[in-house]
Amino acid sequence: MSVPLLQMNDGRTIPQIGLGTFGISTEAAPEVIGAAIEAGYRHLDTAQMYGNEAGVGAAVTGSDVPRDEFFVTTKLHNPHHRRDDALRAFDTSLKDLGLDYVDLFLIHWPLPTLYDGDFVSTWRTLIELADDGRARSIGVSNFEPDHLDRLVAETGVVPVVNQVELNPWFANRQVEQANARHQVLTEAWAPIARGKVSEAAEITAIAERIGATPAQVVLRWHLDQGRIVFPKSADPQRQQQNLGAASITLTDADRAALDALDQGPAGRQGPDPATFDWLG
Ligand SMILES: NC(=O)C1=CN([C@@H]2O[C@H](COP(=O)(O)OP(=O)(O)OC[C@H]3O[C@@H](n4cnc5c(N)ncnc54)[C@H](OP(=O)(O)O)[C@@H]3O)[C@@H](O)[C@H]2O)C=CC1
Ligand SMILES: O=C(O)C(=O)[C@@H](O)[C@H](O)C(=O)CO
Repeated sequence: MSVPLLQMNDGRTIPQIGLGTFGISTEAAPEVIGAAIEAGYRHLDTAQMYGNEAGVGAAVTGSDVPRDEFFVTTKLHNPHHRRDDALRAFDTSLKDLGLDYVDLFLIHWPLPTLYDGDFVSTWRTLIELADDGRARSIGVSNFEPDHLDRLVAETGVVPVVNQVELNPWFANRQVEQANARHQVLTEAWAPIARGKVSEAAEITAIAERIGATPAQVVLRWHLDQGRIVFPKSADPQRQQQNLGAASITLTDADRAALDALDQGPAGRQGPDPATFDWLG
């Protein structure tokens, strides 16, 4: 199965479909992620917060696929925004992953109500990690337009991606527009709304008409709009189906039907980045 590569604003490329790993334990990871690698996944999304970097890394280093064919993302956990903490946490990530670099390192949450709202200093630490090459690319997650504007204005270094909640019920349009304005790629987390896609009549009708699964329909809707997706599945059959979204086709009317499901902020399933202050 061939997965498209997208070009990031630092010149590197990223596979447009990956595997989300939130909720996959370190113990389960080698088998679950091993099946995904077998199916063709090369892009893996983890985080310090998920407590599974050792398992994700073991799946990578234990496979027959060369390291440079993988694209591994991890994210800075919320208690570690201060420079020394962030550097230490990054070292621990590499050690746990068993890798000497990650392809992408993200600030997981901006935490505008903590650390005096100073996520710009945290970004400067990520810039150091990019400069020393151990984070090949750097980006952010859950950044609102004003957060992104501040980073760019105060450092001149533009994140390659902004990973945000985005699915048909929460289209997050203002954030996606801000990303586009800064040439930041949008990564959609909870891209299939944590399985809710299978229950929506508007989506199942399209899926039945074209002989696809509801998740494939929604993933194709994302891909058509240039987003990066990493649906999480621990099930080998669903992993394969999700990857198969790359080879189905939607009509303009199908995409419009999905666009019409947007409920604005009421459709959000996760926390609001403007107030999220969980340190873990
Ligand atoms: N930056 C951030 O703040 C956040 C990042 N993330 C990242 O995004 C990834 C994806 O988001 P996530 O919250 O996991 O939600 P998803 O939208 O990926 O949904 C995952 C759920 O859908 C089920 N599922 C998977 N495939 C199918 C299918 N084809 N049909 C029906 N159900 C399916 C899974 O069950 P099963 O495993 O049984 O298949 C699981 O319960 C995370 O794993 C994580 O890597 C997530 C949240 C926040
Ligand atoms: O999964 C993630 O990456 C998250 O950041 C979320 O789990 C988030 O921390 C959350 O939903 C907390 O309730």
